[in-house]
Amino acid sequence: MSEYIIETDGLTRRYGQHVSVDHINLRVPKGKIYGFLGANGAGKTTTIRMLLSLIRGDEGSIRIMGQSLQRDREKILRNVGSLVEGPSYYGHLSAYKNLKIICMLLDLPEKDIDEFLDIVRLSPFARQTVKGYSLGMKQRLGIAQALIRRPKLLILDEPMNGLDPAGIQEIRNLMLSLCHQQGITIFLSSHILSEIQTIADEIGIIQNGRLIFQDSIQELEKKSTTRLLVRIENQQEAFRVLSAAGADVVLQEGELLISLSDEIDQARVFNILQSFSIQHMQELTVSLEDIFLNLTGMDGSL
Ligand SMILES: Nc1ncnc2c1ncn2[C@@H]1O[C@H](COP(=O)(O)OP(=O)(O)OP(=O)(O)O)[C@@H](O)[C@H]1O
Repeated sequence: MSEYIIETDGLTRRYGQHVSVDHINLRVPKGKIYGFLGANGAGKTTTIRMLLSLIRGDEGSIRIMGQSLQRDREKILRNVGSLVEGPSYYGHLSAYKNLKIICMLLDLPEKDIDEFLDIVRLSPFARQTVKGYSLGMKQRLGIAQALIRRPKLLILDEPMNGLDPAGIQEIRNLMLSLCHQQGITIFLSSHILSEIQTIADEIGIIQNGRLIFQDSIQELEKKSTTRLLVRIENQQEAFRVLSAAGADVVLQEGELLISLSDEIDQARVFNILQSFSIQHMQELTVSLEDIFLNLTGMDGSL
């Protein structure tokens, strides 16, 4: 059995001449939170719509839970909960009644409703009409609607969009408990790295339809390097000595910028430069946001 709950191979979708999703090979590990990051228009929703079989791909294949989506669509989707482009609900009905309708439609037991209202922390408001809910509460109702069929996989398109910091934190906590306590794999998209950075185990970054990064958050963090900015007399000679010692160093605007590594750490730099007169030294840590800048050529908010 594959360790991946979602696997796509060469998945592609075009709109006219425009390639919205360009041969992407998603690998979403079971039991993890996968953050699918990309700027507006990068191809996140198109990908998600294909994963949910709402639209067809032009090329490539999708396997979910080890089965071909093309072949076993209904069987697979019974085990997938989703929230795409905002929740849909009857505003004049309560959260309880909204969930009751879904139970009736899907032939699910009504007795489970309270449990799910509790999971998404809507129990105190369960009998109030949804139109009076905050955006975060509506979003949590949408998640309860997705959960009520007890899915193994939850696919959420920008579930934190438009929420205030408290609402974002609520959704984050909910994602963590669903994944860790209920063992549900979560695939969620976002255009803001910081929204999902603290909860995602695995990150995929899509840009112009292409998957430009896919690995664990630790691997992404490994790309972050600490650099030393050094102002020094006789920079040309210092540059030469450092380079000869194997340091990754650049000379810019009269200062040396040295990328630290296991071999060339701060102590080693001091050692190499001991015969030089150092005027100023500053440690610069490259944040995850900076890594995004490097990967995508954009700022941290994709
Ligand atoms: N139905 C459609 N017809 C034509 N072009 C489309 C259609 N749906 C998406 N596109 C195009 O495909 C590209 C990817 O769009 P998509 O909605 O997947 O991006 P996204 O990453 O989800 O962005 P957003 O966060 O803005 O929804 C965009 O250039 C978009 O204009």
